[in-house]
Amino acid sequence: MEKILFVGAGQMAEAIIAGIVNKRVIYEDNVYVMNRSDAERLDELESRYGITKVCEDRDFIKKVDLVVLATKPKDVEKVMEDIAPYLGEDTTVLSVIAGISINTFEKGLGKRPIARSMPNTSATIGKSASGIAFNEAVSDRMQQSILSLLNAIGIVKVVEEDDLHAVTALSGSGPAYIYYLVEAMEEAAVAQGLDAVDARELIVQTIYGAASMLKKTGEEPSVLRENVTSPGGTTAAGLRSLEDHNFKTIISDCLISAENRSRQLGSSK
Ligand SMILES: NC(=O)C1=CN([C@@H]2O[C@H](COP(=O)(O)OP(=O)(O)OC[C@H]3O[C@@H](n4cnc5c(N)ncnc54)[C@H](O)[C@@H]3O)[C@@H](O)[C@H]2O)C=CC1
Ligand SMILES: O=C(O)[C@@H]1CCC=N1
Repeated sequence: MEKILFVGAGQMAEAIIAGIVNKRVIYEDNVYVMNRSDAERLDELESRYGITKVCEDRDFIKKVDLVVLATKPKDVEKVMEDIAPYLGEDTTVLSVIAGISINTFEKGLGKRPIARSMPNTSATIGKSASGIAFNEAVSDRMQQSILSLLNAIGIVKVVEEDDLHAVTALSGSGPAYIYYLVEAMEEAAVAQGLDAVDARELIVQTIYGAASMLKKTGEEPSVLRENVTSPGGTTAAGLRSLEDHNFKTIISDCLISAENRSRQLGSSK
């Protein structure tokens, strides 16, 4: 793949650009970005990553191999109108937009190679957990190129398109749940008398250590949990409180709500 153009220059576009440029999967000279109106934001990305902004020159879209759509779902109709006349016949489109189906893109952009993915913001540091589905027009070669882009920003799972709603709920939104957990743990620890800075460091290291244990040992989470839990000890007391508050139901409701919202975003288009 030679040239990539990002349409939409927000959080997610920057996370992916940072990941692929820092890992050198593609030279920054071959990465382009455009957005609706915010020239300052394009300048910022240009100077931060050495990529190139594309302002009014829509004809430039014809010259790229891959267009990455990274706008909000509500802007998708307008974006498709804006870019459709300028896409080359074989230009592949990769969406990172939550909820919007491949079928919607085929309707708005014509039958062409389309990939629909769901990365997360940890792409910034090469630690995204992404899902992706392709339509049948994406060549094996282009699939490999796109998978290597997503592998450069973390891990990627190829899934059935319908499962991308569940992936969005799980790993697309997932970082926010973990950050919320950190906020809750920190507030509670400070209320118990710990210094906020110490508490933050202890929490971050605890989450990092637990995630690394899961990854490095390959052990079941239930086994690792039991290893921490002495009979009649502190962990058992803490876990009992989580169970009393229906922790698993809370998590299940959280994922179902997010999945439903992803489906709604798609069906309102
Ligand atoms: N933020 C996240 O954690 C994740 C977001 N996503 C998806 O990524 C997409 C973007 O999200 P964010 O980066 O957070 O949003 P954002 O609001 O930070 O960025 C959206 C960008 O799109 C631009 N834009 C709007 N209309 C446009 C148009 N017609 N032409 C060109 N550019 C246009 C805006 O100027 C802005 O730069 C969303 O669809 C979201 O579902 C996916 C995975 C994770
Ligand atoms: O909240 C959202 O809609 C997007 C999709 C996944 C993460 N952020």
